[in-house]
Amino acid sequence: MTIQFDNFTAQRVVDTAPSSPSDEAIERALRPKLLDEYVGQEKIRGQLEIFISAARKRSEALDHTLLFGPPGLGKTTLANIIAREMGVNLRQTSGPVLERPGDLAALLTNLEANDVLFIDEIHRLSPVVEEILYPALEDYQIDIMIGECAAVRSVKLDLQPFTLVGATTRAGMLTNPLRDRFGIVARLEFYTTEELAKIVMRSAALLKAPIDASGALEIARRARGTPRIANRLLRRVRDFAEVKSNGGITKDVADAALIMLDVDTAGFDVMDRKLLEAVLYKFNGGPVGICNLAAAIGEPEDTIEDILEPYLVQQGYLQRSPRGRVATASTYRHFGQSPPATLENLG
Ligand SMILES: Nc1ncnc2c1ncn2[C@@H]1O[C@H](COP(=O)(O)OP(=O)(O)OP(=O)(O)O)[C@@H](O)[C@H]1O
Ligand SMILES: [Mg+2]
Repeated sequence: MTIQFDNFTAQRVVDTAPSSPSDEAIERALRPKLLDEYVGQEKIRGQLEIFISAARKRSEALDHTLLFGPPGLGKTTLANIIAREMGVNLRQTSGPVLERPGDLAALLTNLEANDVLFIDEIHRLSPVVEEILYPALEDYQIDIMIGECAAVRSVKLDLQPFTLVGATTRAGMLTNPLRDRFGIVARLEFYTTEELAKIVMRSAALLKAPIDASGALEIARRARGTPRIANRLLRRVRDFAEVKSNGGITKDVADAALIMLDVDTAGFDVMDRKLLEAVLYKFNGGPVGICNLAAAIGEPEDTIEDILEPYLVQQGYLQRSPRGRVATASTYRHFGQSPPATLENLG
């Protein structure tokens, strides 16, 4: 996502999406490759460890796995880890790329036994492509049409057993028949500050950036619970440290860099503050419907729902109610206001 300023375009430093090709290259380099290196998400990791070792013992494909959660929490990373731990190939594609049933059929028929097919943004599969997927997932078979006009007939093709790993930021947008076909459904959670600090320390070592524990903690605290942001902040702070101090990242250096980057003490940037301030000041604390909120801050509704809101809601700075978005007591306090008496009692 880019933010439009008056006369230049800047990347949002706490953006959850990877931005430039160089960003992506660094992401790949920092990506953990084995389950043991994957920090946090204890529950998912524990489950996968068992399921993967059981599947390997039986020389079977792992059950189809759905990974869902906000951007940057490690879905693609986990898909890669699954393939590696299973000792199989990973074929990667995404919902919007698979336009025609033939695109998916070609991928499926080329899979080797127990391979992983990773479909990112699986909620954006077109219905005709999804139809092909059902029998493939259930019976490792696909029905394809061959011939023309009156001579057209359907032929069943057998596939090798495989694992579909689907990733989505929106589990709610999956159709029921598709969701029901996943044996393992894993919801990724935002990371704790301690987990993010571990990730920052690991990434700093890979980048050969000198850092101390307090510096890592300061970056972690302001990374919106998201490894991708933690890694990006680390790189920006490292630049700052190299230019403004002796290169070492301490708490003070991290703090000064993050202030310069306009990331506040809660990890909120201009966009987060714009949203919260709109709820507070333009809509009097809410409730305000998503549609009005989107118009007020000039961002699409899905950006608000997928990228901005989840962390704010999880941190208790925004509530979703049937009548719309509502500010909480924490929101008022964050902006130096005293909360209205009705909210005060709720904390
Ligand atoms: N558990 C983790 N431990 C260490 N690093 C992680 C972890 N999860 C993610 N990362 C880091 O965060 C970066 C982003 O992760 P990833 O690309 O897997 O996110 P994603 O959930 O696929 O995001 P998107 O929804 O945008 O596709 C990776 O490059 C990786 O370095
Ligand atoms: Mg991804």
